[in-house]
Amino acid sequence: NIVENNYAISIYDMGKLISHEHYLLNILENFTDLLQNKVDTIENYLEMMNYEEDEKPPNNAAEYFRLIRRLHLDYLNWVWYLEQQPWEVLVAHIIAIAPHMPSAKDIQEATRAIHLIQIVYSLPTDKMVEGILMDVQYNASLNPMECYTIANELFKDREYAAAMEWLSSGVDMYNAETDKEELYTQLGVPLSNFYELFVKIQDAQGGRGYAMTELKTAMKTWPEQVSFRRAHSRLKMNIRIDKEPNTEKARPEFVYAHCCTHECRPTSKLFCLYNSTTSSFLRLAPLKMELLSLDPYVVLYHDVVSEEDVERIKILAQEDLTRATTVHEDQVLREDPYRTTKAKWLNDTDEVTQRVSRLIQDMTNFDLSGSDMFQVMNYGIGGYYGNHYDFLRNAKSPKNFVDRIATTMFYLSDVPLGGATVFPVLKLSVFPKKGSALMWYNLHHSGEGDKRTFHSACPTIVGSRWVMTRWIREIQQLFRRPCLTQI
Ligand SMILES: O=C(O)CCC(=O)C(=O)O
Ligand SMILES: [Fe+2]
Repeated sequence: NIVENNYAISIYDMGKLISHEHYLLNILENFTDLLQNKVDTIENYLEMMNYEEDEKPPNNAAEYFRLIRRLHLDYLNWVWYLEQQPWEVLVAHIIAIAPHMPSAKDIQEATRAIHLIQIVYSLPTDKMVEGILMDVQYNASLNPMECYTIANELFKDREYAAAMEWLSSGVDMYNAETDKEELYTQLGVPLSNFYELFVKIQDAQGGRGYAMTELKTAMKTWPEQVSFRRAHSRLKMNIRIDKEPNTEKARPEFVYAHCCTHECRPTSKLFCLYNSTTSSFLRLAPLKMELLSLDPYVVLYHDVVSEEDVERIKILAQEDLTRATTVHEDQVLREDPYRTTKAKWLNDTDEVTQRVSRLIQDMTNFDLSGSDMFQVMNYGIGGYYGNHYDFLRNAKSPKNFVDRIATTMFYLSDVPLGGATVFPVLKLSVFPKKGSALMWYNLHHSGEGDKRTFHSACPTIVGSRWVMTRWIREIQQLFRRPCLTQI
């Protein structure tokens, strides 16, 4: 019974894996203890026997008696002892947690995340291998097995050039650590795997001459390896029929890198002020607000949610986060490779969400009745949300007033590296700051979606990114939206 845990798309959920790993290591430690006990017992026996090759044969009655006794009884007991495997129960423990382990899909998504981070933030492979992310050294260097897995997944995604870089970094390290070869082989990554993958990548890219040379060397080194012989036949056939290499990318490239690395502001003429006017309450407690764009209207509110409320919201959401979906062309909600985050909907029944709702009304003067619930999100490894609009393209007639007139988005965590919210058309980006909130209008006055509000979340490199959004519906706001210059 395989459970789809979708670990790779939520840093919070991945916390559970840390305890699974401790559990597994504990089992392995118990195993070494049990094994050590056996070794000690056997060594004791050998010592007691004081066994030496050149020992004199027995020559008296007592010694012959002992020999008879030992070989009548001890040898059977040793058979029994060697057959006993007290670690079988440990194996059962490991199998019992198997459904909670990450799946092949997690590997795929985690690898795609690493690759996306590389592209968006221009991180060279050799630096990432050393654990250097955006010029900062992290405790994150990667070993040859990890490089191999990344290369293999990128190969499947037809990202051949990137796959080759990871593969060669992996081989170089493997060759430098010959003492680990047995361990890596035991863990399923013998050196021959690297050669096999090299051949596959070169073949797919059309570098068949290289592939053949390398394959011939590999066949000499591992003459008994059947997979090489199979690869050899396949390669010879591809050369003979001159098969076209397939270099088409499995996934389109990602676009908007610049504003993910630099804070982009559309104009320096805008300003910060205290908002004390949208509601009468604000006369007593004005909100710190930064105007980011007038048209479309985008504002950033600083320090509007307290530390305690932020933590409380996360606690309300964190235990049943599920994979976020998006509305597709056919109006069906589906899993989306361009949205790697988990989410939980929260309604207004809790004191803290009620408080935030009042805050939104103060910030926007909008009426929240009939608006969507809060959506709390926790992003995953390199978690991101590709370019999208928040208005609903299926609200075909702008006259039905059901569309999302505005979005309010609260940052529930700081993100030490990466994770900006970007509006590529406006050339605007906002870096998360715990307790601040971003608000923008999605619609023109006509009710038509404003395409300039195209936006996305850049991949997170360091930290666990939490945000909460609330979309406000249009219909309740007929008499509330401030009148701007044109309709
Ligand atoms: O996480 C972000 O910065 C953007 C989230 C977003 O655009 C959305 O949930 O609609
Ligand atoms: Fe959005």
